[in-house]
Amino acid sequence: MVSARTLFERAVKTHLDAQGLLDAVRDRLDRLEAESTHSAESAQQQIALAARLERAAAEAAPQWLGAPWQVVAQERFPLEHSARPGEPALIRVADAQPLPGVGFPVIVPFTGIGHIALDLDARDPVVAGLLRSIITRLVAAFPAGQLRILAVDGGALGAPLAPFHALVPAGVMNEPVSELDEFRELLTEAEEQVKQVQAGLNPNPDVIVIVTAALPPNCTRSDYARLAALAHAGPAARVHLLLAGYASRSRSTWTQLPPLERTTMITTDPSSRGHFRIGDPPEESFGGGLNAPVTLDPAPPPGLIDELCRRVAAKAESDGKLVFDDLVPKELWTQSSVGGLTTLIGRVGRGDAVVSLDDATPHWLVAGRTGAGKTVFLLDILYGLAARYSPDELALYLLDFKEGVSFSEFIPTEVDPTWVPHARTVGVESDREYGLAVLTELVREMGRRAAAMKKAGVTNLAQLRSSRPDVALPRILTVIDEFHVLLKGNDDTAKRAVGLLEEVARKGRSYGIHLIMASQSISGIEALFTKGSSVFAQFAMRVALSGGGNILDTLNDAATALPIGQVVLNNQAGTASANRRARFPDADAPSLHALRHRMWEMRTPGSPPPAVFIGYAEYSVDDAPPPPRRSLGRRRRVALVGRQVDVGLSSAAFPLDSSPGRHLGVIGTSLVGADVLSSAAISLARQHDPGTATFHLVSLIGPTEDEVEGLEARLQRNGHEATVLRLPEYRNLLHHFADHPPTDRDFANYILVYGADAATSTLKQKEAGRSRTGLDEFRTLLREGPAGGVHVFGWWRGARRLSDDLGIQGKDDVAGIVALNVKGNEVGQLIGRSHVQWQPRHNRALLIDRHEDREELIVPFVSPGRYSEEFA
Ligand SMILES: Nc1ncnc2c1ncn2[C@@H]1O[C@H](COP(=O)(O)OP(=O)(O)OP(=O)(O)O)[C@@H](O)[C@H]1O
Repeated sequence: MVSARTLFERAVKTHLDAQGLLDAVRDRLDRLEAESTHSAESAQQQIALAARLERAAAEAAPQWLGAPWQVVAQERFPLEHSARPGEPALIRVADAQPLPGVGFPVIVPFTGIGHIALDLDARDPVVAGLLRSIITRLVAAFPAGQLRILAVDGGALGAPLAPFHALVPAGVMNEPVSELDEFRELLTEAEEQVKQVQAGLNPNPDVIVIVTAALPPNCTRSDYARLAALAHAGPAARVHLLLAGYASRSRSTWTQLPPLERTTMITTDPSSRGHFRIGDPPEESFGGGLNAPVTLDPAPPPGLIDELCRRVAAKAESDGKLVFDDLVPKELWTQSSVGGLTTLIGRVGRGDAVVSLDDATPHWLVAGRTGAGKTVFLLDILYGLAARYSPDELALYLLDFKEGVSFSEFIPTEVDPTWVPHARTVGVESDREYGLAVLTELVREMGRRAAAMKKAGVTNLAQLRSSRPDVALPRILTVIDEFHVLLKGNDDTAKRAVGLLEEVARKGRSYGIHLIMASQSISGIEALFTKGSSVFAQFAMRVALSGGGNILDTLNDAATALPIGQVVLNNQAGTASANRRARFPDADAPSLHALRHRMWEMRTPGSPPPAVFIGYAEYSVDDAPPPPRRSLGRRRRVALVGRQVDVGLSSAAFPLDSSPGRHLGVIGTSLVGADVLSSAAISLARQHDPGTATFHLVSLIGPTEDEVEGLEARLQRNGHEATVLRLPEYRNLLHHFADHPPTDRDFANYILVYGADAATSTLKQKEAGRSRTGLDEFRTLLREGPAGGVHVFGWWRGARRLSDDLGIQGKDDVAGIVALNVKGNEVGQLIGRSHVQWQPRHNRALLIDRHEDREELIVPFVSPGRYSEEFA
């Protein structure tokens, strides 16, 4: 390949040749005039000189770069052939015709070397023609996708650049901007490339050419200074200027424009109308430019521009197309996460867009308006990481607060039982409390890792990993999508969330725990900023999709109008100079499916699927995981009533022991109350050998009769004693226990009362021959029963009804409460507390254990189809 230096020298020599030949032509002309003869010999010499100049120009500016348009039209030169990014190129700009019949092309150094500027703007049709000519030559000469034209038309009303419109959708050229602030944005974009290259961050950038048909009116001294700075530093970063209208405006308060370095100036020739003068090329002086007036190169024929633009646009689009598989390494799970996590997200220019979660950028903020491609971006990142790191190196906690399917690609479903083996916990349409649970779990894990480091006498994760090669210590990446839901409002949940986030964000990096928080909502980002500005500051890495500019600096508007599939990556908390504009591919379903299956096949046999929390899912006691160990004890049985909203969704349990009041009251009109009682019974039955418990199933209301009878049959099938009782038998049962208080704790009596409030008026009545009412006996049983193995599970359809049944003296005698559709203040009155955080919601309940001073949000167990029945 010809070196840049050689080419440049050759170009300069061509110029010098031209100058020399011009002088020779002049000499010859003088002599011919003196001799007053026009010999055939002199005509031939002139033709020979012109031919030599043509040849020299054709070598220095070959094919598209330098051939006259009629030759281009005939020859059909190949595209993308004559220029390479980073290599110097000369380009034809004019024809000099010092004598009639003696002309030569004027070529000047441009890309790879310097710039071109004209004093007239493109309102002059001759200048417009030259701009079109130069743009056409560039677009045809450079490989597709490696040249970008930043077009400005601050006064020529769009016409000069209009023929190139087909290049806009392909990303080769922007829609020409006309306003001053838009022009400044383009300058910023070019300046960013210069900074990136200078910082060594982009060794192989695209060629950028800023083309102005006219500068916007009211450009200030500082705008011109920016152009001058680009003229100085641009070429080394492949940034070039093609400026029409670079002349001082007479009415301006300042007249002297800053000189543009490395620029060939083309100015109007005051002495010859319609002609121009070509100044000295960069870094060479011929003593005031080319010593001949020139005619500017005309625009190519319109058909040629159209066809070229169509072909180039199609090529740029197909070459630039990224697919998901481009992000996936050939071999999976080969990387170590000791130093951090790194993956490929797409392309910056033609280079790879590589992103990391490491000490420098441990946490990320991602923002973009809805539909901007945030879900796809997160899938690209997560699958890209999962493909590089094994589950021993990377664990994923995924949390999504919105209605949608963002993370369903990670969990087993009915149609596809595979999962991504890195996923430990996945929350879909999560509750805010589930968010707190995940953050709490992260804080606990940090505590465990801190303790392990202390024990091993090491100070960082890498050392801990090498001191304990037997233990997997993966980096944990937690992704919280639509995090603003977690922070909304000013309640306890929001406050706790900010506190936990602060802790994880501050300390996570030391323990290999990373956060990616994503939001589409400006108010969410603002909430984070105002409620936890110190949290915000921990997120050095900002990823802005279209409309997500609010996570960048206020003056950084790079994300205002990004197309789908592009992001601004900024690893310096949004400072404009750190913007990297990257393209990322769509995460198409077949590719995700194929990769998930590959990874699933590679998982350690027997490794568990992720703990999945699906906000809208119904859970049944039949699939209940074991209760948390803390609730079990020697001789303590537990009634399971639902799932806790925690990581792993453990069973929500109410432990039974001999203390007075170990009973459970379910309150609310919802029929879920019946299901909670049945679930308690079924779970207790599992903990008893046949013959060690009796289930008294008191059925007092119509709608749940069938369910109670079904439960009776089921318990009996499992070998337990179970009987359905109606009101009179229930009253007799109370008499029985009043007369024969049970004393054998090893034999349990469970009394389940469906619609307990329906018995109140009957139980209140005095009966002949009995000194106490049924209600009195009931109250005594609540107090004394647990010591003899009797526990009551009642479903009251209102909080007041339960408190009436308990009476003032016995108000504490039901220690467990499951609140369904009752208001928080009613629950508060029942348990004697002014402040209970409870808003009734679908598919949720509040479990209170007054003895253990515990309140937890649960998903109550229901019988299948319960909710569709309720809404029918
Ligand atoms: N890089 C890309 N290339 C092509 N299409 C894309 C790309 N990224 C996203 N899309 C398409 O854009 C649409 C919106 O993407 P996505 O669902 O990721 O948006 P979102 O920001 O998560 O939206 P929402 O918040 O409303 O769910 C989808 O149809 C997706 O296929």
